[in-house]
Parts: sequence; structure tokens; C-alpha cells
Amino acid sequence: MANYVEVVNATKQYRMGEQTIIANDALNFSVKQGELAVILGPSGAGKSTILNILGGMDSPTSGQILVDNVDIAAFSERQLTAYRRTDVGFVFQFYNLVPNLTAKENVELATAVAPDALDPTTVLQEVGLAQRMDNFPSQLSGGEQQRVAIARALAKNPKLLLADEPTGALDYETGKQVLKLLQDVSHKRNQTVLIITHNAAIAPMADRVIRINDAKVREITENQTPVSIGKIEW
Ligand SMILES: Nc1ncnc2c1ncn2[C@@H]1O[C@H](COP(=O)(O)OP(=O)(O)OP(=O)(O)O)[C@@H](O)[C@H]1O
Repeated sequence: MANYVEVVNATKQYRMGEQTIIANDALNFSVKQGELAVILGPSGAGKSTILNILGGMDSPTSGQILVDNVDIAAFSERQLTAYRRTDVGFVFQFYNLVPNLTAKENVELATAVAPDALDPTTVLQEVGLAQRMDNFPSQLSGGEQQRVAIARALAKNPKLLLADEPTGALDYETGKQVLKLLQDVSHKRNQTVLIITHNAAIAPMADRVIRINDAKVREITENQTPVSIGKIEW
């Protein structure tokens, strides 16, 4: 299968006065369509930097970022805005839902601007929230709020689903349920999913594990038989 995401010599430098910080140092990796990839590394390794670049929220200093054969590193601001709106679903650690909108309205907010959007009700049913659509975020548990956030990301029918420490704010069991949902989404819908985490224990659930440390890719492993999240303990 062809590569769907291809990161080629991607470098990101930040200038801080006299100092230059290299957050990503010539990263090379690829992800195939429908794969669940985990980008693993300790704090400060450069994970958020590359995820933000893949999400069109930042651009690399040099290198190519091919998504579905298009180099988004060469995009103008206007093209990046369109890319963020239609091609990327983002899931954050702290959900980032709009508090005075219901679960369904939060999803509708995203689908309203996405041309290939899916039906919000159907997607909310799929993530197990059929009974909670008219609830506000404050009436939902952390795990349920994260499901709304995943539904919001999925309903755009994005090319990429990106998740930044999606279980960081959740307890162990709830975190596992959210990871299972992301694994199901990837395998059942052929949705390409990238998760960044510092939790090495979840690596066996991924089709591909990209280990990053000190701004560089250190190791890439492909799991031919990813483990169901239910079988992983940490
Ligand atoms: N806007 C910025 N300006 C300057 N330096 C930055 C900026 N963003 C990130 N960095 C630096 O780049 C390096 C990589 O940061 P990044 O946030 O990508 O790491 P991370 O692996 O996501 O860490 P964490 O798990 O703690 O979020 C760090 O040294 C960080 O201080």
C-alpha cells in the first residue's frame, strides 16, 4: 500500500533571541492509509511540534510534509486554513469543547464548514453517545467529552485524525476505552490516525510506532498484528 503521509527531512527550528532551538531535526517517517500510528517520546522530544505541522497549524523550517501526495509544507496561509478546516480532525488532551453548546451542536460546528462532512447524529451514535447528544459538556464525564471531541473530529470526514495525548486527562479505564475507540475508528473505517503520547505501554496497539527523542526519529516499528487495547495493561 502506498504511503498516505510522508514526512521528508522535516526540520523545525525556533529562534529565541540569540539561541536556536531545534525541535524537529530532519524527521523521516511515513504512515499508510488506514493505519493507526503512535508517535512516542519523552517530554520535549518534539512530538507536539510535528503533530502541529501535520495539522497545518505550523510549518516546518525545511523539508516536505506530503499528505495524500500534496506537500502541505509549501502551502500558503490561505491553503493551510482550508486544509485545517476540511482535511484534519484534531483531538486534544483537554477536549476543547464549546461549553454552552450541546454535544450535537459541538459536532455540528465542525461539520458546518467541512464540505464532505458526515451526519453528526450518526457519528455520535457510532462513538456510543446516542443518549447524550443533547447534553452540555458539563453534564458529561471526561470520557464522554472526549468521545464528543472524537466525533467532532471524525464528522469532518478528515484525511487525518490527529490526537495529542488523548487520554492524558482521563483515568486508566476511561483512557483505555478512548484508545479502543481510536483503534476501532482506524481499523473499521480505514481512517488514518496519529496519536502522540509519552506512554510506551500503548505502543503494541499501533500498526506503526515512531519513536522520537531529542528532536530525532530513533526507531520505527511496524506491528503486523497489533494488540487489542483490552489486552494491554500499564
Ligand atoms: N513556540 C516555541 N518556541 C520555542 N521553542 C519551542 C516552541 N515550541 C516548542 N519549543 C521547544 O521545542 C522542543 C520540542 O517541543 P515539543 O512541544 O514538540 O515537545 P513534546 O515532545 O511535545 O513535549 P511534551 O510531551 O512535553 O508536550 C522543546 O525543547 C520546546 O521547548
